Amino acid sequence: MRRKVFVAGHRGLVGTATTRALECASENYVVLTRTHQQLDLEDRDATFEFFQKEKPDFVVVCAAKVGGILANSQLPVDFLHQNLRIQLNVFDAAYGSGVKRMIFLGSSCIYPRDCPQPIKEEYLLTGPLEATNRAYALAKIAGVESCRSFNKQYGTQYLSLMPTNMYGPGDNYHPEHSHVLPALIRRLHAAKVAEQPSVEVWGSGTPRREFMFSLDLGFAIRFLLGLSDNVFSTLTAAHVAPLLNVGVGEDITIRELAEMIRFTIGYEGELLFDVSKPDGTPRKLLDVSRLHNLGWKAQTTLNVGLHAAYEDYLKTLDKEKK
Ligand SMILES: NC(=O)C1=CN([C@@H]2O[C@H](COP(=O)(O)OP(=O)(O)OC[C@H]3O[C@@H](n4cnc5c(N)ncnc54)[C@H](OP(=O)(O)O)[C@@H]3O)[C@@H](O)[C@H]2O)C=CC1
Ligand SMILES: C[C@H]1O[C@H](OP(=O)(O)OP(=O)(O)OC[C@H]2O[C@@H](n3cnc4c(=O)[nH]c(N)nc43)[C@H](O)[C@@H]2O)[C@@H](O)[C@@H](O)C1=O
Repeated sequence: MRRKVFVAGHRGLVGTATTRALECASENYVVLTRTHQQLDLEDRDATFEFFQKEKPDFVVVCAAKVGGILANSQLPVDFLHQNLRIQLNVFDAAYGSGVKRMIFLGSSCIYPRDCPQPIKEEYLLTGPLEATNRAYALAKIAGVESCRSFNKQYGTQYLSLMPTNMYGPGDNYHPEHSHVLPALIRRLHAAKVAEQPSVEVWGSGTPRREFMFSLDLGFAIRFLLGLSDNVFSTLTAAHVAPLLNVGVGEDITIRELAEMIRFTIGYEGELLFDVSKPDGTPRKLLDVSRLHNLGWKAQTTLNVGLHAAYEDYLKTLDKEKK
């Protein structure tokens, strides 16, 4: 039987990848989508009406207010309230329309700031949060708690994935509000074209991050949705924390990332580190052994993924010119 899967936020980075992965298995899944304009998930009545009419079997919640370190520090109300509203509406409407299996996107940045490394799922809520994304983290932690509570009270199969920093086709290349990888692709490309002698990189360059290609996350989501009830329910049973880390298992410094991007783009100028900008969490490397034990591993190396991401950026520029 083909399952009807609502991918909320299908035009974003993770939603694009999830939709592509599910569409590669069209014998098993029919993908249901709505743009933000067609369905504002902050609108409770519209969200309920949509779920009652469409009655999806599965839901993947990729719709969220998302941004890099600066956007998170400058717009905490937006990150807290928009995400809480989307989550409350989607969880209630999904449960109300009989959705049994849901994948909610959490994030590695919602673990305590100074966690032991690599970060295991059980470290959630064991220490203070990183100040730059505290509001966003609290909204996401509420989403994780919604999964746990629905599973406990109603026997649903709602699972929170905890992905590491993502990048890939359809990324947000905003000069200030994006994440580091698309921001540096944009800035280094512009510097190459303008033959600038140097480029600014925020912070000290010493924080470590783990980067995963978005299509790998899309395939991880497809893998998880394809698990049997027996296996999936071990991840969402009433007595377990419904969390699963998704990452590549290796991290690099921001300086190393900037050097790799410089090489990918072919920019020969200097990198200047602006320490007046925040570093954020010093390190957030995920322990991905639970996911590996289920039988899934990321496939794309950072080097290969960076070339694909740069190609995507060049296509985005071409589209902007037309
Ligand atoms: N990017 C990353 O590095 C990571 C992301 N995640 C998580 O993955 C999920 C997806 O992130 P990502 O793909 O990067 O985010 P994007 O910003 O790329 O995409 C978010 C999508 O959600 C849509 N959206 C936002 N608000 C609403 C709304 N009220 N109603 C309907 N649609 C809405 C956006 O539409 P529009 O653009 O039209 O507003 C957009 O299509 C998030 O939960 C995020 O926390 C987790 C770890 C890392
Ligand atoms: C995915 C995750 O993303 C955010 O957390 P973050 O990992 O700190 O994300 P970031 O990609 O913005 O920065 C990573 C590092 O890189 C440095 N850095 C250098 N130069 C640029 C730069 O030009 N832009 C940005 N954004 N960062 C830069 C920057 O100073 C920092 O040290 C959270 O909001 C959180 O909510 C979340 O979900």
